[in-house]
Amino acid sequence: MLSLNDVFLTYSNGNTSVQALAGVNLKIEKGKSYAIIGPSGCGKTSLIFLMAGLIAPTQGEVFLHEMKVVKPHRGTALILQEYGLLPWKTVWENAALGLKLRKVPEQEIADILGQVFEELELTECIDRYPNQLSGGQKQRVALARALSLQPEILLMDEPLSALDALTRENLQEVILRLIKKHRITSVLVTHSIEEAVYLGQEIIILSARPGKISAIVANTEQGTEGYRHKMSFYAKCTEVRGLLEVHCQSDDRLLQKQ
Ligand SMILES: Nc1ncnc2c1ncn2[C@@H]1O[C@H](COP(=O)(O)OP(=O)(O)OP(=O)(O)O)[C@@H](O)[C@H]1O
Repeated sequence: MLSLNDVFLTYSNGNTSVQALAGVNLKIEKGKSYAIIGPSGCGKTSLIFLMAGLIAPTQGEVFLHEMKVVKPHRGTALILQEYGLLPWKTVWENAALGLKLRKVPEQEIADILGQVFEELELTECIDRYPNQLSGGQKQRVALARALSLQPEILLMDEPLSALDALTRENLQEVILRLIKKHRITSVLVTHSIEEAVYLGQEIIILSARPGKISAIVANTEQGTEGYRHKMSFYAKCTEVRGLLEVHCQSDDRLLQKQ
């Protein structure tokens, strides 16, 4: 459904240029969940921004349902690490932003948000401002805003990396439950091997910059009951770690034992 065909990306600023991606070919299939992992600066955010239609490739093409992606698409929602909440708006107003931009009637917004807030256990926070929320709650609001748009594809760029370990695991469960329930295709960028293995049915490993796909690891047990505590989960983490060590030796963050 979403495909990148021989995509190259170079950023040019005056006299300097940085080649971020070189020859990326990728197919994102409907209903599947993907995790992208690779060394710092290898082009992961660039790749997700290309999928979102926020930037254009220097060479090659991005297609969604066989239509060339040249701008953000209604069926795609993006969640970032920094939550993207407006500090002067309440939780409810922040979550409603996307729907208001689409001129959805007030009653419909209330119905949609009511349900999403219940799913995300945010109902008691609706009148608070972002500075009155924990990091985990802020990311739930960002998730509520994205889900309220009923996206086909949820793109996430390190959404949980600012959170403490337990909040992070808790939100991984929330994301897993919601993408399964709503059958959303998802693409997650992460620096955490465990998170990639927990949330990605396929784990895409990028090489050091300029980023190219080094390997795609099938993770067939992803999403099964209690996966985080199974031996097969640890074995898959070890497999991914081994591939990262081969392809991404320059990155200290990934080589630390997590
Ligand atoms: N607007 C820009 N202008 C110039 N160079 C850029 C720009 N945006 C990103 N880059 C460079 O392109 C490369 C890829 O950046 P990108 O943010 O996609 O990598 P990343 O894998 O997401 O990094 P990290 O893991 O550190 O978040 C990096 O070297 C970065 O410095």
